[in-house]
Amino acid sequence: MLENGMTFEGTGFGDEHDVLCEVVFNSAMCGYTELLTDPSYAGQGVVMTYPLIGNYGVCYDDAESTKPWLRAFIVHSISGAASNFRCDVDLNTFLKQNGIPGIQGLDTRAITKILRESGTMRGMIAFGDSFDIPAMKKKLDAFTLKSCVPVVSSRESKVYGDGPVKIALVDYGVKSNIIRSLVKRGCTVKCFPYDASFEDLMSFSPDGVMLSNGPGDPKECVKAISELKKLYSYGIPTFAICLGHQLMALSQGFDTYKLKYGHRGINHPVKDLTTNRVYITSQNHGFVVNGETINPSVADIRFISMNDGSIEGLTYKNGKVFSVQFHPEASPGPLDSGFLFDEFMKLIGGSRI
Ligand SMILES: NC(=O)CC[C@H](N)C(=O)O
Repeated sequence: MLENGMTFEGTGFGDEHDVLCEVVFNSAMCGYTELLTDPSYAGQGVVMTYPLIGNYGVCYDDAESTKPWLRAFIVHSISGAASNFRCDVDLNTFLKQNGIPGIQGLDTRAITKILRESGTMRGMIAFGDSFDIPAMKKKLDAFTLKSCVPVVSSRESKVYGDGPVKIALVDYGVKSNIIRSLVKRGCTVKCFPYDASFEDLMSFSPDGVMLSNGPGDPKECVKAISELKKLYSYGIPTFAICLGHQLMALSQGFDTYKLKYGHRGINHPVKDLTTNRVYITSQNHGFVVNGETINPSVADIRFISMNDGSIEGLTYKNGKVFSVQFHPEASPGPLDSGFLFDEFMKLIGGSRI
């Protein structure tokens, strides 16, 4: 059931239990393992526009975190066969083991058209043979999605890699490939929880700071925003991705707003205004920085979406901070914008490539 009262019937899979969620769509044709384990989907029910999902099973090495975080998986049809030599487990079993419900047999492209028309909606998935529709609607109307950042951010201060460049990473719900991308470039990455203070980060004496992706409305991360204000004034090389990008913008007094239906897919074109080159990027965001609120004496717009002109990246005037709304770490998606990690290394002055 969508919050506008429309209902759709399908067949359950995974761990069948009733859930309330925010319903969003993703247009990727592959990469569902990375998507399922991307912590930024916490609280959301993800509708896949591509009709066949699960045909290559789930390979644990492809996971972007320790488990799937989304609230429900909504597909047209889940493959009965998991055909890949790397496959560890089939998709249905993977979701079952991790407590995530799924529904298949829906016209997910029709649902996507509805979401594009009405905007992102809340939804409820219920399992059974008969349904109390008014009771479901009541539950759905009463539901609000609270920030999942505290849930997905790790409290363990893990360290990855042993390279010479020290990076303090703030984990708002980090995807593993951000960490891998840094380790590969000669970094030692220490992870800090979402509510780490500026002083906590500096106690590691980092050469640079990485601000991760993460779920939900950036404005709910009040503490992070005030800590980033201090970080910006201090002026240490900082690279921010997605939620991190939004939080840095908020810390400088810029505003964010919710897009009608978000950007979720692996073929989103963005233009680099400094070179006029267009990159095909991986994206997963519902919120965006409001271009009209950017103070030109604080930051320049570097990247814009070729689909709707929205802000996709900023370069800050202190010469130390840059940020992107899209995912240079890909996983899933094209590696076109991976060079931004090299730019970060250059900014630090510690490139070991
Ligand atoms: N992938 C992300 O970091 C998403 C950022 C934020 N939760 C949004 O939806 O816009």
